[in-house]
Amino acid sequence: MLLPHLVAAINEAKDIINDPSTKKEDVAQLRQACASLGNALEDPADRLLNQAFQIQDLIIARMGIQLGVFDQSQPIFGPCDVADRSGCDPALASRILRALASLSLLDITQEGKYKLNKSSKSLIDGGMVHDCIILTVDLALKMSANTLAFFESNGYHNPTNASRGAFQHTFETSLPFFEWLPSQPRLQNAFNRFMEATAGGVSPAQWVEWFPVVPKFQELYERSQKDKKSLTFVDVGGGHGHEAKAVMSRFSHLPCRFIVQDGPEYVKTHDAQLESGEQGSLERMEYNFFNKQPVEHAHVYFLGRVLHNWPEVQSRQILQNIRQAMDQDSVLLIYDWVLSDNPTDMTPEQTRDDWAMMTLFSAPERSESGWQALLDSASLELLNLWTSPEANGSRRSSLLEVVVKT
Ligand SMILES: C[S@@+](CC[C@H](N)C(=O)[O-])C[C@H]1O[C@@H](n2cnc3c(N)ncnc32)[C@H](O)[C@@H]1O
Repeated sequence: MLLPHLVAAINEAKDIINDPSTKKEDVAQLRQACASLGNALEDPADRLLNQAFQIQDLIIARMGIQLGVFDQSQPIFGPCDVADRSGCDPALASRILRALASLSLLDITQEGKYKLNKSSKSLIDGGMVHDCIILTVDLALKMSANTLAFFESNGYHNPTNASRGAFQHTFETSLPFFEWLPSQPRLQNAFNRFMEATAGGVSPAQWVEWFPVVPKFQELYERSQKDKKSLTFVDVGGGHGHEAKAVMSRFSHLPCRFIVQDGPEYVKTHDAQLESGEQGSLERMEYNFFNKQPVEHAHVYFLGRVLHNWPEVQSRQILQNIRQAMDQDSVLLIYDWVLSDNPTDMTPEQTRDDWAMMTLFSAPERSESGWQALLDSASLELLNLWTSPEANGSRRSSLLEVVVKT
């Protein structure tokens, strides 16, 4: 294809993606093609240079959030309105609004005032981008800036101690991240909502689309009937239970007991709340997964995006506690990332995930052989590895189907 035609086709693509009849999968494919074209057009060193200059964008957005710019009830507003509401100097408010508009996060009216646009709506309190900006600026950027100093202080050792990593060095604590988080309500809120919004990449329990949940659960259900036990699904470290709820709705034709286990702050927010589906019920249970698993012989134990938050020692302990509660018929489903063992397959997104796990948790993203070794050390066996047919960026989520090693 001649270059002018290619340029015309790319320009036309803008109209196609705004057309409501365009399929989500086609847009995802287009996004991937554009990303790879972008990579071919831009030298990686130039990209790094651009990123270095763009770091301010995040801080500007964070300032906008802090001053409540995106939560305006006034349709049209100016620096004095922001200053009145937030106590910010009007001259500073003026610079922030101008900066947000230059990033297209606000629109400017003909009178030189400001108004929210489609993008600014994602930055409203409770929006996914809003939470991501808070987590990035208040947590990740602080930690990233301190990572070098941490490695200088630890003699450049690969971090494997959940209580002594870049995170602890930055926030001057000896607590692992999840024990520290409840003391930071703003971050805890943003984290919970972000986890909920990003479960499965696009929607909670996206794995039920490509894991044969109905026949598998049917088989387990029939077994439970023979044993005269009710079918039980335990979501260990399940947060607000979005994964369990999504499975519950998919599985509403069979009676099943869904138990969501997590720390007290999760159980408290749902205290005395029993969510009932057509057939199933969802129970909240306060449980620390480093202790003995209280629900024994459940049919399904589920660990969604938990183990990549922990180094080997703690991951093994979590698995062993589940292993001890499992019987020969129990299945453990682990929903997590699985990297390739071949370094040439590693994508920038996977690298960023791995780096984030290292700095925040002193933990790794694991390759298939890494998972095999971890499961083996907890006397568990990988029965099947299911992988999402749809890529989320340049990575695919996986579901490890695990049984007790015989
Ligand atoms: C990354 S989030 C994943 C949440 C959910 N499974 C998902 O996929 O969205 C990790 C979860 O583990 C929980 N967690 C951390 N330490 C825990 C512990 N010691 N016992 C139980 N849950 C814990 C956290 O509170 C959080 O909800």
